[in-house]
Amino acid sequence: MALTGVRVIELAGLAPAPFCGMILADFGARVIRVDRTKVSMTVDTQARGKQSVALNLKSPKAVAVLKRLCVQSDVVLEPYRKGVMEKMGLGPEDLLKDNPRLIYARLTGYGQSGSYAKAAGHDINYLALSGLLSMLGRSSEKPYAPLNLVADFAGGGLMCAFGIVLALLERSRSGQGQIIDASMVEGAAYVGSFMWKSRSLGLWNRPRGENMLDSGAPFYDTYRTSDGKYVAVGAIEPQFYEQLILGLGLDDADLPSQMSVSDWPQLRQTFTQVFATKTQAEWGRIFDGTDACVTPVLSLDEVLSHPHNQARGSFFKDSQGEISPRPAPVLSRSPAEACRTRDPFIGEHTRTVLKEYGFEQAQIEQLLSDGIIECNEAKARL
Ligand SMILES: C[C@H](CCC[C@H](C)C(=O)SCCNC(=O)CCNC(=O)[C@H](O)C(C)(C)COP(=O)(O)OP(=O)(O)OC[C@H]1O[C@@H](n2cnc3c(N)ncnc32)[C@H](O)[C@@H]1OP(=O)(O)O)[C@H]1CC[C@H]2[C@@H]3[C@H](O)C[C@@H]4C[C@H](O)CC[C@]4(C)[C@H]3C[C@H](O)[C@]12C
Repeated sequence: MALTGVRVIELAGLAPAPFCGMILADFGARVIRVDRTKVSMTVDTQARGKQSVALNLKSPKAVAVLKRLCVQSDVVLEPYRKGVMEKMGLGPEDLLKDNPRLIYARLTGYGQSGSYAKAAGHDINYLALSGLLSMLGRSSEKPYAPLNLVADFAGGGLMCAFGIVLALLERSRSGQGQIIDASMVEGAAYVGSFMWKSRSLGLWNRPRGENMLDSGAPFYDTYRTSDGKYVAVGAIEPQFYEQLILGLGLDDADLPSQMSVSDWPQLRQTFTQVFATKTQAEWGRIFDGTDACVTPVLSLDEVLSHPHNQARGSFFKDSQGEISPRPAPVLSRSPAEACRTRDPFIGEHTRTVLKEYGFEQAQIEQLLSDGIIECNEAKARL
């Protein structure tokens, strides 16, 4: 796989960093997650393919252990607010001194500088500061965050993984590591560059929820079907819109013009009434195979059995019977291979990893008895 041989130390975080680590593991990297000790359960639900080492980093001896792991690794990924790693003696200066080839990825909400750098926050806060949240929401409703997708994952974990791969590529020429300052505010905004760069097209010059792509246009929206499900309509171009009208059994001559914005509410009402007359499956039989840009709104469970997704293997069930999207994108010669066995227990691989990284048995036992590390391989055998 593309990242085979790359060794990553992921410090356990909440959601963005675990997603970044999962991406790297899916594409072949060896990802060792450093967990806290005395923690009963992990919140990392994106842990497939990772190993877990449990270290009490409040102890200088554990900091020394982590430093040794980082000397022999390519990437360290830290999910804490600004200054936390430095406080533990694990800042970039500490680690890059011992390993100048190390790629030090810092995934935060607000970045390593600025007045918010040390503030707590979550996806919605970063999305708000990015400017994008102000554009999300239906007309006359308050802005809403689309799950924690945009800042945590698109602008956070994924953007950080992108930065790590860029730094790995650059290191192949320079031989040097570097620091990645991945701010979720900036990552989210960068993902949303189109919103700024398309303003000249007049795409966003109306209030929130009244523009073509923000639920204002009736031909770019969702509609409830007679069985209580929904379909998504994205018939933007006139030639596709024409097929939508045909499929709905309407006559274009009886309708206002597609781009007559003042008539959009009336057009939406007409579409709402017509879509409510048939089930989602019935509309699928009418629109599948056409360019009307109409698709079923599938649930997280329904995606697995949809013929298109099935034909591509876009989703899979792991050994625990859990559905997951397959890694994207698909590389023709070195595709990702998502691990399908269970996630690691906290500390399951502490002993194995420390042995591999050169710690003697006696050292490991001493660290264990001093409470510096936790070894839970036994749990894995239960
Ligand atoms: C995980 C579910 C989904 C969450 C998504 C949510 C919407 C997000 O946006 S996540 C993104 C959060 N932001 C960032 O990641 C940006 C960068 N990080 C930060 O800004 C901060 O880390 C922080 C604000 C996220 C958290 O701040 P905090 O003060 O807690 O920590 P830091 O300042 O960063 O310092 C870290 C400290 O930890 C020490 N440390 C680190 N490693 C070790 C170690 N190995 N050993 C010892 N010590 C270690 C380090 O030294 C620092 O210590 P100091 O502070 O002393 O310096 C979640 C959605 C719902 C959640 C569940 C719900 O809330 C109920 C339960 C609540 C319960 O309290 C926890 C379990 C829950 C089940 C909870 C679980 C999950 O959080 C959820 C499922």
